Amino acid sequence: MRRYGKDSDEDDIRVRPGRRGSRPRTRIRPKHEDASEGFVTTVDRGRCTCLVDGRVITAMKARELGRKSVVVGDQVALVGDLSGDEGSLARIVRVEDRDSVLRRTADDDDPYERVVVANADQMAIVTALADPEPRPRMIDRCLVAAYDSGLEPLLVLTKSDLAPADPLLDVYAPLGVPYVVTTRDTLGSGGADAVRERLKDRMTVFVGHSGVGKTTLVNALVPERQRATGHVNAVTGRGRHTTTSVLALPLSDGAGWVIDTPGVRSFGLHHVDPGRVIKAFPDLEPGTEGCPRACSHDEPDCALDEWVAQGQAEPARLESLRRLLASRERREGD
Ligand SMILES: Nc1nc2c(ncn2[C@@H]2O[C@H](COP(=O)(O)OP(=O)(O)OP(=O)(O)O)[C@@H](O)[C@H]2O)c(=O)[nH]1
Ligand SMILES: [Zn+2]
Repeated sequence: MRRYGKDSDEDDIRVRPGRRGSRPRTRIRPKHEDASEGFVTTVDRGRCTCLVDGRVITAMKARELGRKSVVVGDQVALVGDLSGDEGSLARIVRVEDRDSVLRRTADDDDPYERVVVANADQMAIVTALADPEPRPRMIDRCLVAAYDSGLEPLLVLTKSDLAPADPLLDVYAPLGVPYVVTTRDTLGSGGADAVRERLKDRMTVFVGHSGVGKTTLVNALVPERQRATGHVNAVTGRGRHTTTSVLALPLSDGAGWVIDTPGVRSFGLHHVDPGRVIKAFPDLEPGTEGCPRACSHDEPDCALDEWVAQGQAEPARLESLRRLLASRERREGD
């Protein structure tokens, strides 16, 4: 047994060559049975903030993880200094299997799609009813990303003091997306409860473009967060300098997580398979059996037209499905 430096966790075992000459080395993965479980709340320039037994600690990826990414929402195993003391640094030696991943579009000069959040189970799509005007196409793209990732969508319609919610709700009624309607002036006095109720025991990613009132809403849901500006926050370990990265915030009653995604403006959808999106349409899915192979579900031979003509599903459902699938095409302004 040979060790490669004190930072290495990989014991490299050389297996005695067999009759046919050298056999490949067997890498024994360390078990790290003494590792502690943690939950990643932020990642900032390679430093991860993790919650371990209620302590906020800073950690970095162990070399053995190679290129595997560690993202907000990950459940990880940690070793090393887990004291959380000033200047202490632990090592993440394992990333547990993820229940879900949400990807965003890469920056223009970056050919890869990046995982933004792991293990979320709900996506709150925050849209103002006015100022700025709702952007249904943006909502559609968020819905596609949610369905593709297996997250349940929730529409959060803000600024209801400025415009009624009905016209927008009518558009989304065929999809059966749950929704809550909010207004700033009541958020502090019970108005946030309807939202909180939806977040209970869930890990919810909040998405929404600039100006829709997402910050106002998240601050009402997680009042501790406001203290994060100015000095390092005791709950999140985050200081003012990192206000543009994804951040998991615990709801004050300990039941659920809010994941804020500042700066995440759009999602990478070109990898999205219609076959996965249609899983969110159990009334339409069986109708695709008669479809040609790799059907886009928006072509002349698509069997869904016949399925709907037979009365097996509502025409509005098929229309909504097709609108969502079409929103995958990137357009200016997305
Ligand atoms: N009329 C009205 N204004 C609101 C409401 N909610 C938020 N606002 C205002 O809308 C503006 C934008 O709110 P923010 O919470 O900063 O919005 P945001 O989505 O976080 O936007 P960025 O900070 O730009 O990402 C602020 O001036 C808020 O006071 C509301 O319910 N009604
Ligand atoms: Zn089809």
